Formats: sequence, structure tokens, C-alpha cells
Amino acid sequence: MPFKDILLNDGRKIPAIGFGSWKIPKDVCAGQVGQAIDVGFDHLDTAQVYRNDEEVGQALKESGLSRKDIWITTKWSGVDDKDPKTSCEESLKKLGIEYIDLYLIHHPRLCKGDIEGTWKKMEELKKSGFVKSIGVSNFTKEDLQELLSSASIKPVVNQILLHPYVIKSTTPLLQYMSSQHIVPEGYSTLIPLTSKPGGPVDKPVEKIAKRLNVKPEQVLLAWSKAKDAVIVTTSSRKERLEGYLDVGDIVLTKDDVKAIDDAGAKGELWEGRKQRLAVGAKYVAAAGLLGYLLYTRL
Ligand SMILES: NC(=O)c1ccc[n+]([C@@H]2O[C@H](COP(=O)([O-])OP(=O)(O)OC[C@H]3O[C@@H](n4cnc5c(N)ncnc54)[C@H](O)[C@@H]3O)[C@@H](O)[C@H]2O)c1
Ligand SMILES: OCCc1c[nH]c2ccccc12
Repeated sequence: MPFKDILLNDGRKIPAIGFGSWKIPKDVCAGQVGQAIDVGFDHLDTAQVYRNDEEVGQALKESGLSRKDIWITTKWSGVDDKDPKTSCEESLKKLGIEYIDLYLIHHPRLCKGDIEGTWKKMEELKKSGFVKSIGVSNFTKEDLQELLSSASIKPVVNQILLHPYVIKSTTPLLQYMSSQHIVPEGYSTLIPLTSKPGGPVDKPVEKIAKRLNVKPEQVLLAWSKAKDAVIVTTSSRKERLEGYLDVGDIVLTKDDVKAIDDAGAKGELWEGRKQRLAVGAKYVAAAGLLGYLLYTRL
């Protein structure tokens, strides 16, 4: 059972899993994007700041795919202080395409305190037809509320960090987005494997992987799918990409999702404590140093 497209609030349908080109070096980018297309990815996720749009465009051209058969998301990242319109025109040219499926504000800080004004520029881009859908990334609930207070077009998605170690703090945002029909796109979902191995999430993920006879990364992506998120992931390895696409067939039970959420919340609590301890330790060290300096001067 392949992934089912997800319906957006503007009536368009987005493929439920995308291949991201962040950090892919220029010299191997066209090859890796081409490989992703060959294994069956029909959704590419890039950004102005990834600086590999020409190579993504080259892979697209070499794939021979018809434009309508591939979904392209790119983002306004405020590079060189260029505005969304100029950046969008440059992205279209670099990617070698006539329109962008989904254009995102990469981060609220790029709006420099004027979320409403920046969103108006995004709305203009949608009206121009060069961009079919518009959305945001890394927006908090408060950022979205500010945007929605004057928007005439709603963002279709908010692309956010989504992994078990942030699920507790992110759930209120997900609930708010759901109430506003803004679809979550989750990135860095594999963080428990890539940068936090050995944490509390490993155990439930491994147990579920064993039961379902799948890989741990597939369990994590299936968890993201269970949160009704569009998955944004990547790999240079063909077998991993094939495994990602097979996640369309993996359905976690409510208990599976809860076990992963609970373990993630434990890790989040521990991270929070560690950070507070580190800040506390810094203060103690600074106070000690100050005391020592005062003592030696007296
Ligand atoms: N909007 C944003 O601010 C933002 C931020 C980060 C990423 N993104 C998008 O999301 C995409 C994916 O981001 P990501 O790379 O953080 O995602 P990810 O968490 O999906 O990690 C992908 C990496 O995990 C590795 N991996 C897979 N299985 C593994 C395993 N079992 N053990 C160890 N490593 C394993 C892959 O080889 C790959 O390098 C990016 O390319 C970009 O398009 C957007
Ligand atoms: O999207 C990947 C993370 C990232 C890299 N550069 C950025 C600039 C603005 C917002 C996010 C990013």
C-alpha cells in the first residue's frame, strides 16, 4: 500500500513523503536526487539556503518526468536580504521550472518582526501563479496566530522539527495546526538514531521494529505518519530510500505511538534538566571566578 497523498486547505494534494536536499554537496546532489526519483520519490524539498537548486533542477531534467508528476517545495530563506519575490524568481530559474508547488517562509525570524507584511508578499506570489501553494516553516503557535490575524490565504503547511524527543512540547502546536487545517510537515524525525542514540526512545522503537520485522528508521517515520504529518527525510543510500517508501505500508497501533511518545517525553524532561543544570553550573563557575578575583584583589 503506497503512501496516500494528503489534502491541503487550498484543495491541492501533497505527496505524503518528500526527499530533502539539505547539506547535500553540489557535486553529488544531482546523483542523489536522481536516485531518490528513480526509487519512487515524487516530492522534493529544497530551500534557497541549501544552495543546490541548480543540481536539483538538473536531476529533475535528467529524470524525464513530466512536471505534473513531481512535487517541488522550496523556501524563501532571506539569502542576501532578497525579498520573497526576487528569491522565488531566482529559485524558479535555478530549478529550471515554470512554477513551484509549495513555497515556504523558512523561518519566522526572516520576517524581521513583520510576519503579517511578509505573508502578504507570499500571498501575492500565490496570486501570480508562479507558486501554487504557500506555507511556513518553524513557526510557533504564536507566530501562526499573528499570521492568521490578517491573512486572506491560510498557510497550507508548517514544516517543523518533529521527533519523539520534542513531541511533548510540540503537541500543543500540532493541535492548534489541526484546528486551523494547517498540515504538519515533519523534519529530522530520525534524530533518535542520528544524534541521540542510546536514549529512552530506542527501546520501544527496537521492540516495535522487531515485532513488525522492519527497520528502526521505518518505525520513526511511521510514527511521524501517525501524527498525520508529511514526512520530509533524506538519505544517500538507495536501500534506505526504498525502506522509507515502504513506510506507506506500516501502521503503528495507538499503543505503539503512546510508547514512543512516553519515552520521548522522558528524554525531553531529561534534556531540559541537563540544560538547566548546565546553565546553573555556568552561573556557579562564574560566581566562583568572581569570588576568587575579588578575594585575590583584596
Ligand atoms: N525547514 C527546516 O528548517 C528544515 C530543517 C531540517 C531539515 N529540513 C528538511 O528535512 C530534510 C531531512 O532532514 P534531516 O536530514 O534532518 O532528516 P532525518 O531525521 O530524516 O535524517 C536523515 C538522515 O538519517 C540517516 N539515517 C537513516 N536511518 C538511519 C539509521 N538507522 N541510523 C543512523 N542514521 C540513519 C540518513 O542516512 C540521513 O542521513 C532535509 O533535507 C530538509 O529538506 C528542513
Ligand atoms: O532547513 C534546514 C535548516 C536551515 C539551514 N539554514 C536555515 C536558514 C533558516 C532556517 C532554517 C535553516
